[in-house]
Parts: sequence; C-alpha cells; structure tokens
Amino acid sequence: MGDFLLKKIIIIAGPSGAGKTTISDYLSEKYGIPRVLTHTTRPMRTGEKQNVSYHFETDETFAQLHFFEHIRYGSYQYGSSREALNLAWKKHDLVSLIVDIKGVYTYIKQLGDKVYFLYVTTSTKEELKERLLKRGDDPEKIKERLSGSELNLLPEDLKQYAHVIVNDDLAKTKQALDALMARFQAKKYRLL
Ligand SMILES: Nc1ncnc2c1ncn2[C@@H]1O[C@H](COP(=O)(O)OP(=O)(O)OP(=O)(O)O)[C@@H](O)[C@H]1O
Ligand SMILES: Nc1nc2c(ncn2[C@@H]2O[C@H](COP(=O)(O)O)[C@@H](O)[C@H]2O)c(=O)[nH]1
Repeated sequence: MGDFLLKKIIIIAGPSGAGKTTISDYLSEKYGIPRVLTHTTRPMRTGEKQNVSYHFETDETFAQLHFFEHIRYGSYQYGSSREALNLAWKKHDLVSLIVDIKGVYTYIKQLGDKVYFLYVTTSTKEELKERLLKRGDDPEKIKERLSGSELNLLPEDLKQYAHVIVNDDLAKTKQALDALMARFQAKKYRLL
C-alpha cells in the first residue's frame, strides 16, 4: 500500500459554480491527481456520467451504503466513503475530493494534517449566478444554492486551514495551481 505517512488529500469546497470540479479536473488531467468520487441522489446534469462525475444513486441504494460522512444539500443526499479514499490512496499519494463545508469539518477533524484544504470562490455572487445560468441550472435552485448555508461561505474557524483561490480568471487559477503543485513536489507532500 505504500507509506501511509505520505498519503494526503486535497479537500475542495466553495460555493456552487465557483469552479471546484474544474479545478479538480485540472489537477487530474495535468498532475494525475485523481478525484475520489462521492455518491449522490441528485439527477445527472447534461454532460455528467455515471461513475465518472459521481456514483449516482437512488434513495434506496444510497440508504444501503456506508459513509464516512454524508449530508443533505437542497433536495438531495451526498456522501463519501472511507473505502473509496483508501482505494485511491493505494495507487496515489495525493488525491482530491469535493465536499460542502460540513464535509470539510469532518475531514479535518478525522484526518488532521493529511488534509490540504482548498477553498474556491469568486469575487462576486453575480459571477456564480451567471455561470450556473449558463450551465442550465433552474433559476429557483440557483437562488437556493446562492443563499443561506447552501452558499458554502468560509466560516471564521476554518480560515486558519484554508488556502483560498479566487477563481475569477481560469488562466490565473491554473497558474496558482501550478505554483501550488511545484511547492508540493518541493516539499514532498509536507502540505501544511
Ligand atoms: N474561472 C472561470 N471563469 C469562467 N467560467 C468558469 C471558471 N471556472 C469554472 N467555470 C465554469 O463555471 C461552471 C461551474 O464550474 P464547476 O462545475 O467547476 O463549479 P463547481 O464549483 O464544481 O459547481 P457545483 O458545486 O455547482 O457543482 C462550469 O461551466 C465551468 O466551466
Ligand atoms: N459533505 C459532502 N458534500 C458533498 C459530497 N459530494 C458533493 N458534495 C457537495 O454537495 C454540494 C452540491 O454538489 P453538486 O454536485 O450538486 O453541485 C457541493 O457543495 C459539493 O461540494 C459528499 O460526499 N459529502
């Protein structure tokens, strides 16, 4: 299984539309850092694929699974498993995972300094709204996602752990990620 001490996880969180999936895809494509897939009961969006974007579940199949942590977000359930993480760590020292803010608390509490927390956001809420409209999200759902706890703002007590990326300009974000990866390699995964 390799040296467990080397195993690290980049936990990505932030508002809907901020670019968490885009960033995770970039890390995967450019640096071979796989995303640990999570499970959800929400319907697939255009372009998403079963067992590539998520493990898409029904309420019945979701209820049968054993989760490390799980949440209800909007009308749907989401959950991540320790088994999937361990499986990914068998092949890779560094992996990524996308969760909401509640999930971030769980991962930091349970995995401590194995976690590198990337908080992704934009300068304005309008930018998020525009991206979600362009993606074809329902305007009512967008309203819900961009208010209250669904907005996934960075709480005060998580700021000490967060490495913030303001993803307004994708080219600049990629430069910031490249710099981050260079630091990782230099430090040989001593992330925090
Ligand atoms: N810097 C950027 N500038 C413009 N559009 C972007 C940028 N980053 C991502 N996008 C686009 O915004 C949309 C949302 O991005 P993405 O799916 O990565 O967000 P997300 O944070 O994973 O959202 P969600 O939590 O809703 O799944 C996508 O269409 C993506 O191509
Ligand atoms: N705590 C968890 N949060 C998760 C998980 N999988 C996804 N998410 C978060 O849910 C919302 C909505 O996701 P979307 O794909 O419908 O836009 C978003 O904040 C994700 O980060 C999980 O297993 N656990």
